Amino acid sequence: MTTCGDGRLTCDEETIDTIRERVLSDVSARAPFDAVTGNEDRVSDGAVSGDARATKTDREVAVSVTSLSKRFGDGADAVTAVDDVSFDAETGSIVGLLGPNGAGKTTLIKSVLGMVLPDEGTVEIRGIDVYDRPREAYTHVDAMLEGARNDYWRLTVRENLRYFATISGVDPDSVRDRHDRLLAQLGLAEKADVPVRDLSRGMKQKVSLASVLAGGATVVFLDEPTLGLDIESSRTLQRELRRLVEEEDLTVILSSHDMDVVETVCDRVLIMSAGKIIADDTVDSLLRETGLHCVQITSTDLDAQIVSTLRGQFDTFSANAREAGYQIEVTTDSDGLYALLALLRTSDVTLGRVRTVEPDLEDVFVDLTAGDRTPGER
Ligand SMILES: Nc1ncnc2c1ncn2[C@@H]1O[C@H](COP(=O)(O)OP(=O)(O)OP(=O)(O)O)[C@@H](O)[C@H]1O
Repeated sequence: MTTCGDGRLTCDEETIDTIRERVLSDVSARAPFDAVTGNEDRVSDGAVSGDARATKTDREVAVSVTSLSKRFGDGADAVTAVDDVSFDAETGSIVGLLGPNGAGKTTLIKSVLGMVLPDEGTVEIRGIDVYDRPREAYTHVDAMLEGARNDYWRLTVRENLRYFATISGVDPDSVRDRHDRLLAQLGLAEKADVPVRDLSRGMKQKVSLASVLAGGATVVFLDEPTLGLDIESSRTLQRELRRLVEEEDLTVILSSHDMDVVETVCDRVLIMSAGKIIADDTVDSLLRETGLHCVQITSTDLDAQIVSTLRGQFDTFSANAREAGYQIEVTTDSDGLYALLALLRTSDVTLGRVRTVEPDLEDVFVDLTAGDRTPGER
């Protein structure tokens, strides 16, 4: 068995049967895991008790990151991937992490998970410093990185859940109820005894999510959880993730390039740019306070040259050719709106149909991160 890039255990085909035997039949093999974690929060019926479950009214902080910085390399080649980042994630919430390529999201998540050692800063999970007391802090944590998890395709869905419960230090028999509940919540109950290799992509993704939750983690990091899913499967997973957070009082940090996913499921959004957090607010507030206007203008006077000029001036711009002219959509602030109208007027464009459209998270994101360069390019 070896450790793969995301820190998870993986194994070759020959060891599958050994795992199956060990996980499914040898009860004594499970005892050392409990002894290792010494996890007193877990109770025998599979629920998590005591301080591991906070009621919604408590709203305790599940993850607290303070002044975290991580620099790669030295001298002129140095890259500050995470630059003095602080944020809190409350219990029972989904916090979205957005940012352009190279913004520092992965480095931030890996630093919080202890997979990358930061240069400065502290991380606490449920009040426990992860660098001082890692084993205790990470008892509550699990992660799905890069849109997938190393589920074992020759094992059935339920066998995978039992396996991942075991390696996270939980007696799989003690969490059987939780596994039943997860399978039902994710629409996998009928597939419980089917080998994962025989499932569709969407189902496999759900098994990945169920595996992350199989051991009773209450703080979960999901990186691109809907990667590669069709729209329907993605929506189902989003709906079920939301339901799980509410029913199980989970805390989820979700990183994704899919704005619709973040807008739909997240209570709060952190936007990173060049290693820093440049926005930390609810989706509603970000949309309300953006100061952006999104206008759709259709005119037979719009031609390719004007469209090209506009495209060069506005970061959030789209154009669709019509039988005659174009329909353009521009998202901009008040000054940009005046500039747009002035340009159309000087170009002798008669406004045909004008509609205002609510800006969405993608518009806000592009507006806030416009001109962002990776830290290495600064
Ligand atoms: N191990 C490393 N060594 C050197 N530089 C690194 C390393 N890991 C990340 N970086 C650099 O740190 C910066 C942030 O990278 P990171 O992968 O954290 O960004 P990201 O927001 O996750 O990007 P993406 O959306 O493309 O996955 C980038 O400039 C990247 O090249």
